Amino acid sequence: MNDMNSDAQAQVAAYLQQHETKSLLRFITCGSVDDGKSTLIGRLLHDTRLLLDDQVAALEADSRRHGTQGGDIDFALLVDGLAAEREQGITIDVAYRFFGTDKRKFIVADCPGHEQYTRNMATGASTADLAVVLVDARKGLLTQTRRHSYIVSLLGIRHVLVAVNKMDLVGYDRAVFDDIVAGYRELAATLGIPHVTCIPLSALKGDNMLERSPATPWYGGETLLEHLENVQVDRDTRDPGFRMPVQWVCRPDLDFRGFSGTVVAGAIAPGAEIAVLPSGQRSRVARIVTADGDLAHAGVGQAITLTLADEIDASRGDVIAAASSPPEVADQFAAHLLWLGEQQLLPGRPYWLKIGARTVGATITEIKHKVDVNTQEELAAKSLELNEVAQVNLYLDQPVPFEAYAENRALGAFILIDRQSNATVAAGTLDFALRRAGNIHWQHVDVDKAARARIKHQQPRCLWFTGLSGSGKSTIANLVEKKLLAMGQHTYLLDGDNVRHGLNRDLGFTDEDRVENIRRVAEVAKLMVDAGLIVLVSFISPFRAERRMAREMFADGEFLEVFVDTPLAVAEERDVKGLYAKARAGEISNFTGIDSPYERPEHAEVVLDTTASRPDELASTLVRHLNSGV
Ligand SMILES: Nc1ncnc2c1ncn2[C@@H]1O[C@H](COP(=O)(O)OS(=O)(=O)O)[C@@H](OP(=O)(O)O)[C@H]1O
Ligand SMILES: Nc1ncnc2c1ncn2[C@@H]1O[C@H](COP(=O)(O)OP(=O)(O)O)[C@@H](O)[C@H]1O
Repeated sequence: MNDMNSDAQAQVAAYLQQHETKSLLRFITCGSVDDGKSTLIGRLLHDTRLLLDDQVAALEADSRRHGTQGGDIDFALLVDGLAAEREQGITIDVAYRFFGTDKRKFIVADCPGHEQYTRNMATGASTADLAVVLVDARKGLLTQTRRHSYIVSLLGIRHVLVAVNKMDLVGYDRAVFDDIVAGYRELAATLGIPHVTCIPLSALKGDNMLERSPATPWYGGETLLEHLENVQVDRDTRDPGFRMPVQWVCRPDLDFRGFSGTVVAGAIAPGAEIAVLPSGQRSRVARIVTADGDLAHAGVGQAITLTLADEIDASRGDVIAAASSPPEVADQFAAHLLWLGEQQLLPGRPYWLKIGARTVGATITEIKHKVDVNTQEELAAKSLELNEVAQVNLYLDQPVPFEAYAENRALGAFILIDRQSNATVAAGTLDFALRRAGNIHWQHVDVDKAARARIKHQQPRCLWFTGLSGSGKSTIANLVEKKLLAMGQHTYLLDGDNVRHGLNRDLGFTDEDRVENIRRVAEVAKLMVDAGLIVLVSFISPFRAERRMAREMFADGEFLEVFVDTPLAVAEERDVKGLYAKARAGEISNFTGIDSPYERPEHAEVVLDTTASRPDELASTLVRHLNSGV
């Protein structure tokens, strides 16, 4: 969620510098496609007269060409920048805009209202102090209003301004406004949003935007701009102490080693005692270096380079923190997730997790429940679909310094990234560490894999057979094991059908169960390889992600993916167990190749074409491959 691109970051920095002395309000706008959000921002920008003259001229020309407001200026065009978006009539990305008045400066993240663009909203919301939630007076509170408000509360925004827009279209009817206010206050109470202000307005006509409107004499509150200028946001009340995630280690020559990053909490001065996490090494700050010379102190939002009194190892992603109050370090968490992937979330599947400047491997170990964003009801779930929100348990492959999101957004927000496509598939917030991690330690054992392998006179391996049902995995694996046994080798064959009778008898054939099936058998295979055996695993293992997970559990060269390549038509023709016929007849569902996918391997070490050679020949090919020491 801290994913502002560097262009945007540079713009923000330049803007902040310009208006350094004024207080800053960061806010987001959320609303449905037609609520008039773009018009509202456009008018704010225009009426605060900070638009450049040539921008106004261009806008007037554009309004005549594309506008929907007759000859008048179409303020939405100011915001809906791109032609493609105009054609769709929706804004599709977060746009950061800057404006100011005599009293305050503002950064507004304009978040699109379309269903599938919740991700952008989460991006904008993660740095905002206040959310402007637009409600169309004619429509009242919509599913979208509830969803956005839920995300607003999830991301820790404590101030909501409910802009009840298009009051002109309901005759400035006070009863309509009061109804919406009552409904929203109820919603805010269930979500725990403490500060709610509701304003009746017409962004198009300008009512209650900058000046009190004569059309709403019954409304005695602030105008939109007054509220934005005056609201006191209660951010930064808790100071957890100094924190700076290391963005990069600056080492121009042997004499200088600096750690660069942006201060996300607290303040720092030369001489201050710091700890580097996760290692926990301590030192003192020697200098605070910037492009404009050394500083005597630095605070939140400043980009600095620290040099330390001692030679200490810190790398990108580490956190430098006040030694007296360092953040916790953990590898298991309770967290909230907003799922943004087109493909569903599957517990047990490995993802990348990016927190601050650090990227580590992560799996969701359990979905505690998902949340119906309309009712806040907690529902049981085995997987998550696009835009669903859930409370989950999370396991990382290495400990990271963190803080609960509620305490410190910078060290408590993360994103999940798909390992194959590198797409962002979730935005999340850390709630707390699960203590288990600290209490379970690796037990040291003296007899190791090498020793066990030595007395068996063999190199332990995992031969991972993958392919459709009926492709020939079991037949070939069985022959290979016999050949190895005859050569005096110590083996074990783990076959899907057999393991599913015991260890995995609780699992079926849904995607999530198959992920868990493969995770468990990969763990068992790993133990057996550790015991010094040559393990043959014969499972359909239809997904690339889990085969890759299995591969990554083994040392280099230990894992061999063996693709038993048989076209679906051939496997179906064989139909050894009569299962294809049943699947075609609709008696079995989720059958691989029929109504459940099989993702062909792309980098298998060995490919066995069962339409070209007999089982025995294929088994010999594989044994030869093994013995060739590849
Ligand atoms: N719906 C469905 N889809 C696929 N396979 C099914 C299904 N239902 C039962 N079977 C039988 O289960 C065997 C596959 O189990 P696996 O553990 O290898 O499957 S998976 O790796 O979890 O996908 C598979 O065995 P093989 O034919 O040896 O592959 C089938 O006999
Ligand atoms: N070249 C071949 N390699 C492997 N199996 C073959 C081949 N040609 C025919 N078959 C037949 O295909 C069937 C494969 O079944 P099986 O080994 O149980 O597959 P899987 O374990 O992949 O489900 C067996 O009946 C086997 O005799």
